[in-house]
Amino acid sequence: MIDYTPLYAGLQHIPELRTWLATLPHQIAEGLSPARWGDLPDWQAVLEALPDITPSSSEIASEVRIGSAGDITAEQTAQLESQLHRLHPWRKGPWTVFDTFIDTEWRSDWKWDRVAPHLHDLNNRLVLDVGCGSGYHCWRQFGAGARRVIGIDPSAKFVAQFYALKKYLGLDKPVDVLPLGIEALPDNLRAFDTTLSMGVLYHRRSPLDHLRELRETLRPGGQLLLETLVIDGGAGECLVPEGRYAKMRNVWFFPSTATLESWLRKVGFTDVKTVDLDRTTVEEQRKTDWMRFESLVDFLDPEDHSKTIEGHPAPLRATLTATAP
Ligand SMILES: Nc1ncnc2c1ncn2[C@@H]1O[C@H](C[S@+](CC[C@H]([NH3+])C(=O)[O-])CC(=O)[O-])[C@@H](O)[C@H]1O
Repeated sequence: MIDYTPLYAGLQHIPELRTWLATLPHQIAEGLSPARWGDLPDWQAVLEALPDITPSSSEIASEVRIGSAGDITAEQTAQLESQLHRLHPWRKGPWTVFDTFIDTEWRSDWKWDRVAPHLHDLNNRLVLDVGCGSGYHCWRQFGAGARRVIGIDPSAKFVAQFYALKKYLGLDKPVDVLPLGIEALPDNLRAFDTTLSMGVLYHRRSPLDHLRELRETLRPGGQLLLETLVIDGGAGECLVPEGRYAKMRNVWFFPSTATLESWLRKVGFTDVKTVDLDRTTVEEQRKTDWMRFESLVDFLDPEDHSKTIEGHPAPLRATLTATAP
């Protein structure tokens, strides 16, 4: 469905990643297997039916904007929109694609504006984005100068969304999204200059193992940027909801920032800092034409937005940075 040969050719030139090539094609085939994803043939059909259009120019540094309205006919716009809608729900963005604005559930650009000032200069860096979804932030990382960006996400639909848009952003660009979870990465890669894990830790049953796996992706001195849901509270405090949190089932640990900082130090990171704290608003995460399911407003107590519908503290997201040993 997706041609990863340019990625494989690129990885040949990165000694720390070259050995991964022995297993990676097989892992990708498994991650995109129709046995696992029954709708995969539909997504493949979308990728094949997208109209061929060459954008006059694109922007990825300040936003993601592909081409302009003048590059496309009305008929092609209709074709493009109907195909992209078949990849619903579009969660992370927004994306301007010629004459079409993909108004995603999340204003991922707002998150980028919060985290980007805390990243070491990405110029010429090798970057890993763990749990990157459809790769919105991968493009922004590349726009900030990264030499290559690898995003990983186990959801094949998000991978299909990424390659639908990469068709127009440039199939030759060293930015890829692989259909893998972090547990699929080889141990002790020690390859990346910068690793980001945003919105993933609370989905991991063993958060300290997640932090250790993140550490192992980084070269000594490399930077981790970790963003996750936290609670207000002191050292040692952590919420482990017995049932759902904001209607999400697969959630485990919501530490205080002091607890999270201590976990990072415990697995060997240094220079651990909490650099941002932000309460998610219903303006940042909401239902749109491109994401028609429930969204944050439906996950909060209708009488009191400081609580989730289950009575837990409403989503508070912390960004931390740390250096790998
Ligand atoms: N084991 C795993 N390994 C890697 N990814 C995983 C795993 N399990 C789930 N995911 C993926 O992690 C992503 C979490 S969303 C954050 C997106 C982006 N980072 C954002 O910050 O906007 C959460 C949010 O909405 O904040 C999803 O795309 C999952 O498929």
